[in-house]
Amino acid sequence: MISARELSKHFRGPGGKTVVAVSDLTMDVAPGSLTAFLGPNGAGKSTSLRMLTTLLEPTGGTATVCGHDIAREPAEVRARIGYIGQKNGAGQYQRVRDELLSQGALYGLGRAETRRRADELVEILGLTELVNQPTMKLSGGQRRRVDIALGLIPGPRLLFLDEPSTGLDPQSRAHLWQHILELRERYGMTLFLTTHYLDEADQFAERVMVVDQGRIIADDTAPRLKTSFAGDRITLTVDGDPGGAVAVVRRAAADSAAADPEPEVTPAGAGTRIVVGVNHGDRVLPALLRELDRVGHQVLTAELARPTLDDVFLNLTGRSLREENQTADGVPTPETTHVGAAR
Ligand SMILES: Nc1ncnc2c1ncn2[C@@H]1O[C@H](COP(=O)(O)OP(=O)(O)OP(=O)(O)O)[C@@H](O)[C@H]1O
Repeated sequence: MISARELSKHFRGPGGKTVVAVSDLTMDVAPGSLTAFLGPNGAGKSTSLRMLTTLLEPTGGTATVCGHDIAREPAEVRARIGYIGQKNGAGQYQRVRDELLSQGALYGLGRAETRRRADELVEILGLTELVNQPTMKLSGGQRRRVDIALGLIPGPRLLFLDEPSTGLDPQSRAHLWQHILELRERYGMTLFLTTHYLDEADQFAERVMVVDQGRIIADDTAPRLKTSFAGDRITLTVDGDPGGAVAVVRRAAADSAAADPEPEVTPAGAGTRIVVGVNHGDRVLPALLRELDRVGHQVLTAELARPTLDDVFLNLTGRSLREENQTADGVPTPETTHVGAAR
């Protein structure tokens, strides 16, 4: 559906300096998939999307989208895709329904076909009560849904969404996602979206491409990224002399092929806290507790933390994506609440 080879984009920045917004973007995206482009502000996500949607000419490299070359056949590409940018596309004064009908006319759809499609989208996107409202009177979440309906009027096979839920409150975000997933189910569309919300990428995308400073630095399913780039973490507090317990923990971590099996040992109240990174913590922890019990160490508390996509980003870049977003937006990203969730 998308095939990009060494796509790059350079801009002239302040003082004539070259800004490398995207560097050597190479990827293949399968039909029907939901891919998230995850990265901090300024990572190059929007620029990549704007090149793939033919809105921006690449500095180098090639790409085909829906089987057509973005540079040589932009009209063919545009006829097959939908693109929902960061800024609201919906006008201010038109009513929602008129806006949708104008969009159909713009794409050359017949009146009957446009009406059928508008009615269907209004229903799926929960806009029925709002069709006679001018878009300027809608909330942020409602406007975003109108934007999505506008993007879907021509019936694209591939939909690009640039940060669909940025700026929405958690409830509106959840609502929007419910609609996006329903649309996908109904039309079997391929979805390619950018986000800097870790939880969205983790929960909804089948494939997560982590982008930083214009490059893809990791590309896999969220569970595999977490296993490959950030292990589980076990925290125990033990009573009495911790020497023997630390040795048992070190051995268990080494047996799990942990990248760093050396435990961190710190005093914790009357006991000692032992923290270690392991692989397959769900299996290691019970065996570890049994072994500590067998050799006579009293464990006061035990905790297993599964990694988040933020841990992945931290391990890959040495920086926290959550903190980066907080600095850039002034708004903290929501907590990652779906860590290790089964899919
Ligand atoms: N028209 C432009 N002229 C100069 N520099 C630009 C232009 N557009 C983007 N950039 C720069 O390119 C880099 C990538 O920007 P881009 O908007 O693609 O990032 P992003 O990952 O989408 O960020 P955000 O999450 O904030 O939307 C940034 O350093 C940005 O300042």
